[in-house]
Amino acid sequence: MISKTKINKPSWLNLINIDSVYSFDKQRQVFSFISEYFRHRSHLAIADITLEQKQHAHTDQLTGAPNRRFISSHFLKLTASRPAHYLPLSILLIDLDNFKQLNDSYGHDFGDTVLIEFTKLLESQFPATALKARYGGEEFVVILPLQTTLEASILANRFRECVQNHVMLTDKHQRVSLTYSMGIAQANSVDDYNNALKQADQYLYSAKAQGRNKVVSVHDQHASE
Ligand SMILES: Nc1nc2c(ncn2[C@@H]2O[C@H](COP(=O)(O)OP(=O)(O)OP(=O)(O)O)[C@@H](O)[C@H]2O)c(=O)[nH]1
Repeated sequence: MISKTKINKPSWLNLINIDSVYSFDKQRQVFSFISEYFRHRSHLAIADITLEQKQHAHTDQLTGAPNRRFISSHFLKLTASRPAHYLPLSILLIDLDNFKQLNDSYGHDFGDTVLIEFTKLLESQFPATALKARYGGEEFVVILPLQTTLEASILANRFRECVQNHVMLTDKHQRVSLTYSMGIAQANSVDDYNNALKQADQYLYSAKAQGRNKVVSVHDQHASE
Protein backbone atom coordinates (compact mmCIF):
# COMPACT_ATOMS: atom_id res chain seq x y z
CA MET A 1 0.00 0.00 0.00
CA ILE A 2 1.21 3.47 -0.88
CA SER A 3 1.43 5.67 2.17
CA LYS A 4 -0.05 9.20 2.02
CA THR A 5 3.31 10.79 2.66
CA LYS A 6 4.51 9.46 -0.68
CA ILE A 7 1.97 11.52 -2.63
CA ASN A 8 3.81 13.80 -5.06
CA LYS A 9 4.10 17.17 -3.41
CA PRO A 10 6.71 19.87 -3.11
CA SER A 11 9.43 18.84 -0.68
CA TRP A 12 8.88 21.90 1.49
CA LEU A 13 5.42 20.54 2.34
CA ASN A 14 7.24 17.93 4.42
CA LEU A 15 8.07 20.78 6.73
CA ILE A 16 4.56 20.72 8.11
CA ASN A 17 3.11 17.90 10.06
CA ILE A 18 -0.02 16.83 8.26
CA ASP A 19 -1.46 13.40 8.15
CA SER A 20 -3.79 14.12 5.30
CA VAL A 21 -4.22 16.85 2.74
CA TYR A 22 -7.73 15.75 1.85
CA SER A 23 -10.03 17.38 4.40
CA PHE A 24 -11.22 20.94 3.84
CA ASP A 25 -9.72 22.08 7.13
CA LYS A 26 -6.40 20.55 6.34
CA GLN A 27 -6.42 22.12 2.87
CA ARG A 28 -7.03 25.49 4.46
CA GLN A 29 -4.11 24.84 6.78
CA VAL A 30 -1.92 23.90 3.86
CA PHE A 31 -2.85 26.99 1.85
CA SER A 32 -2.34 29.24 4.80
CA PHE A 33 1.03 27.58 5.37
CA ILE A 34 1.95 28.06 1.70
CA SER A 35 1.14 31.75 1.76
CA GLU A 36 3.03 32.14 5.08
CA TYR A 37 5.96 30.22 3.64
CA PHE A 38 6.22 32.46 0.58
CA ARG A 39 5.73 35.61 2.62
CA HIS A 40 8.62 34.48 4.80
CA ARG A 41 10.70 33.63 1.72
CA SER A 42 10.16 37.06 0.20
CA HIS A 43 11.12 38.70 3.50
CA LEU A 44 14.32 36.70 3.49
CA ALA A 45 14.98 37.66 -0.12
CA ILE A 46 14.48 41.34 0.72
CA ALA A 47 16.79 40.97 3.72
CA ASP A 48 19.41 39.39 1.45
CA ILE A 49 19.14 42.19 -1.09
CA THR A 50 19.40 44.81 1.63
CA LEU A 51 22.50 43.15 3.07
CA GLU A 52 24.03 42.93 -0.41
CA GLN A 53 23.24 46.58 -1.10
CA LYS A 54 24.77 47.55 2.24
CA GLN A 55 27.90 45.55 1.50
CA HIS A 56 28.09 47.11 -1.94
CA ALA A 57 27.72 50.62 -0.53
CA HIS A 58 30.54 50.09 1.96
CA THR A 59 33.03 48.30 -0.27
CA ASP A 60 35.43 49.73 -2.83
CA GLN A 61 34.57 47.86 -6.00
CA LEU A 62 38.10 47.74 -7.45
CA THR A 63 40.05 46.52 -4.44
CA GLY A 64 37.35 44.97 -2.24
CA ALA A 65 38.58 47.12 0.67
CA PRO A 66 36.13 48.97 2.91
CA ASN A 67 35.48 52.49 1.63
CA ARG A 68 35.26 55.88 3.30
CA ARG A 69 31.53 55.44 4.04
CA PHE A 70 32.28 52.29 6.04
CA ILE A 71 34.40 54.29 8.48
CA SER A 72 31.68 56.77 9.39
CA SER A 73 28.72 54.43 9.28
CA HIS A 74 30.28 51.42 11.02
CA PHE A 75 33.78 51.76 12.37
CA LEU A 76 33.31 55.01 14.32
CA LYS A 77 30.00 53.77 15.73
CA LEU A 78 31.69 50.59 16.89
CA THR A 79 34.47 52.65 18.47
CA ALA A 80 31.91 54.87 20.23
CA SER A 81 30.15 51.81 21.64
CA ARG A 82 33.34 50.17 22.93
CA PRO A 83 35.86 52.98 23.50
CA ALA A 84 38.06 50.93 25.82
CA HIS A 85 38.67 48.43 23.00
CA TYR A 86 39.63 51.03 20.40
CA LEU A 87 40.87 54.36 21.76
CA PRO A 88 43.25 55.94 21.08
CA LEU A 89 43.10 55.51 17.31
CA SER A 90 46.10 56.18 15.13
CA ILE A 91 45.02 57.43 11.73
CA LEU A 92 47.44 56.78 8.88
CA LEU A 93 46.56 58.69 5.73
CA ILE A 94 48.37 57.31 2.70
CA ASP A 95 48.77 58.76 -0.77
CA LEU A 96 50.64 56.81 -3.46
CA ASP A 97 53.44 58.85 -5.02
CA ASN A 98 53.40 60.00 -8.66
CA PHE A 99 50.50 57.74 -9.51
CA LYS A 100 49.51 59.78 -12.55
CA GLN A 101 52.97 59.15 -13.98
CA LEU A 102 52.61 55.43 -13.27
CA ASN A 103 49.28 55.39 -15.14
CA ASP A 104 50.75 57.41 -18.01
CA SER A 105 53.80 55.17 -18.32
CA TYR A 106 52.23 51.71 -17.93
CA GLY A 107 48.52 52.23 -18.58
CA HIS A 108 45.42 52.64 -16.43
CA ASP A 109 44.83 48.87 -16.21
CA PHE A 110 48.26 48.38 -14.70
CA GLY A 111 47.45 51.28 -12.33
CA ASP A 112 44.36 49.34 -11.25
CA THR A 113 46.49 46.22 -10.67
CA VAL A 114 48.85 48.27 -8.52
CA LEU A 115 45.95 49.54 -6.39
CA ILE A 116 44.77 45.95 -5.86
CA GLU A 117 48.30 44.78 -5.05
CA PHE A 118 48.80 47.66 -2.64
CA THR A 119 45.57 46.74 -0.82
CA LYS A 120 46.87 43.18 -0.42
CA LEU A 121 50.11 44.52 1.05
CA LEU A 122 48.15 46.64 3.53
CA GLU A 123 46.15 43.58 4.52
CA SER A 124 49.19 41.38 5.00
CA GLN A 125 51.50 43.87 6.72
CA PHE A 126 49.23 45.61 9.23
CA PRO A 127 47.62 43.80 12.17
CA ALA A 128 44.26 42.11 11.62
CA THR A 129 42.72 44.53 14.13
CA ALA A 130 43.58 47.52 11.92
CA LEU A 131 41.02 48.93 9.52
CA LYS A 132 42.47 49.28 6.02
CA ALA A 133 40.25 51.29 3.71
CA ARG A 134 40.52 52.85 0.27
CA TYR A 135 39.72 56.48 0.83
CA GLY A 136 39.35 57.33 -2.85
CA GLY A 137 41.60 57.39 -5.94
CA GLU A 138 45.18 56.58 -4.89
CA GLU A 139 44.48 57.46 -1.26
CA PHE A 140 44.12 54.91 1.55
CA VAL A 141 43.60 55.10 5.29
CA VAL A 142 44.72 52.67 7.96
CA ILE A 143 43.25 53.05 11.44
CA LEU A 144 45.12 51.34 14.22
CA PRO A 145 43.09 50.85 17.40
CA LEU A 146 44.81 51.22 20.78
CA GLN A 147 47.95 52.70 19.22
CA THR A 148 49.71 55.98 19.80
CA THR A 149 51.26 57.82 16.85
CA LEU A 150 54.72 56.86 18.11
CA GLU A 151 53.94 53.13 17.83
CA ALA A 152 52.12 53.73 14.53
CA SER A 153 55.13 55.55 13.00
CA ILE A 154 57.32 52.51 13.58
CA LEU A 155 54.83 50.24 11.77
CA ALA A 156 54.33 52.83 9.04
CA ASN A 157 58.05 53.18 8.30
CA ARG A 158 58.47 49.41 8.23
CA PHE A 159 55.60 49.22 5.75
CA ARG A 160 57.11 52.07 3.68
CA GLU A 161 60.28 50.01 3.22
CA CYS A 162 58.26 46.90 2.41
CA VAL A 163 56.35 48.77 -0.32
CA GLN A 164 59.38 50.40 -1.92
CA ASN A 165 61.13 47.00 -2.09
CA HIS A 166 58.09 45.27 -3.55
CA VAL A 167 58.55 44.78 -7.29
CA MET A 168 55.57 44.40 -9.61
CA LEU A 169 55.77 43.20 -13.21
CA THR A 170 53.88 44.72 -16.11
CA ASP A 171 52.56 42.45 -18.87
CA LYS A 172 55.69 43.47 -20.83
CA HIS A 173 57.82 42.22 -17.91
CA GLN A 174 58.93 45.70 -16.86
CA ARG A 175 59.81 45.87 -13.16
CA VAL A 176 57.91 48.58 -11.34
CA SER A 177 58.06 49.63 -7.72
CA LEU A 178 56.04 52.13 -5.81
CA THR A 179 56.38 54.55 -2.94
CA TYR A 180 53.88 56.42 -0.81
CA SER A 181 53.70 59.39 1.48
CA MET A 182 51.88 59.28 4.79
CA GLY A 183 50.60 61.57 7.51
CA ILE A 184 49.78 60.16 10.95
CA ALA A 185 47.64 61.68 13.68
CA GLN A 186 45.97 60.42 16.82
CA ALA A 187 42.29 60.56 17.85
CA ASN A 188 41.66 60.17 21.56
CA SER A 189 37.89 60.17 21.16
CA VAL A 190 35.41 59.59 18.34
CA ASP A 191 34.61 63.32 18.34
CA ASP A 192 38.30 63.92 17.75
CA TYR A 193 38.32 61.83 14.56
CA ASN A 194 37.66 64.57 11.98
CA ASN A 195 40.24 66.92 13.47
CA ALA A 196 42.79 64.11 13.64
CA LEU A 197 42.08 63.30 10.00
CA LYS A 198 42.69 66.94 9.02
CA GLN A 199 45.91 66.87 11.00
CA ALA A 200 46.99 63.66 9.22
CA ASP A 201 46.22 65.35 5.89
CA GLN A 202 48.49 68.28 6.79
CA TYR A 203 51.29 65.89 7.72
CA LEU A 204 50.72 64.03 4.45
CA TYR A 205 51.05 67.31 2.56
CA SER A 206 54.26 67.94 4.46
CA ALA A 207 55.55 64.46 3.51
CA LYS A 208 54.89 65.22 -0.17
CA ALA A 209 56.61 68.61 0.17
CA GLN A 210 59.66 66.92 1.69
CA GLY A 211 60.14 64.85 -1.45
CA ARG A 212 57.66 61.92 -1.00
CA ASN A 213 58.37 58.37 0.21
CA LYS A 214 58.07 59.72 3.74
CA VAL A 215 56.05 59.25 6.92
CA VAL A 216 55.31 62.39 8.93
CA SER A 217 53.67 62.70 12.35
CA VAL A 218 53.87 65.06 15.30
CA HIS A 219 57.13 63.33 16.30
CA ASP A 220 58.96 64.39 13.14
CA GLN A 221 60.97 67.54 13.50
CA HIS A 222 60.00 68.66 9.98
CA ALA A 223 56.32 68.09 10.58
CA SER A 224 55.45 71.75 10.57
CA GLU A 225 57.33 72.55 7.37
N1 LIG B 1 44.51 53.32 -12.58
C1 LIG B 1 43.81 54.09 -11.74
N2 LIG B 1 44.19 55.37 -11.53
C2 LIG B 1 43.48 56.11 -10.66
C3 LIG B 1 42.38 55.61 -9.97
N3 LIG B 1 41.89 56.60 -9.16
C4 LIG B 1 42.66 57.67 -9.36
N4 LIG B 1 43.64 57.39 -10.26
C5 LIG B 1 44.67 58.28 -10.80
O1 LIG B 1 45.56 58.70 -9.80
C6 LIG B 1 46.23 59.87 -10.29
C7 LIG B 1 46.46 60.81 -9.13
O2 LIG B 1 47.20 61.86 -9.65
P1 LIG B 1 47.62 63.12 -8.81
O3 LIG B 1 46.50 63.54 -7.89
O4 LIG B 1 48.11 64.13 -9.77
O5 LIG B 1 48.74 62.63 -7.86
P2 LIG B 1 50.09 61.87 -8.17
O6 LIG B 1 50.41 61.75 -9.61
O7 LIG B 1 50.04 60.59 -7.41
O8 LIG B 1 51.15 62.84 -7.54
P3 LIG B 1 51.49 63.05 -6.00
O9 LIG B 1 50.27 62.67 -5.21
O10 LIG B 1 51.79 64.52 -5.89
O11 LIG B 1 52.67 62.21 -5.69
C8 LIG B 1 45.31 60.47 -11.37
O12 LIG B 1 45.97 60.38 -12.61
C9 LIG B 1 44.09 59.57 -11.34
O13 LIG B 1 43.56 59.37 -12.63
C10 LIG B 1 41.97 54.27 -10.22
O14 LIG B 1 41.00 53.74 -9.66
N5 LIG B 1 42.72 53.55 -11.10
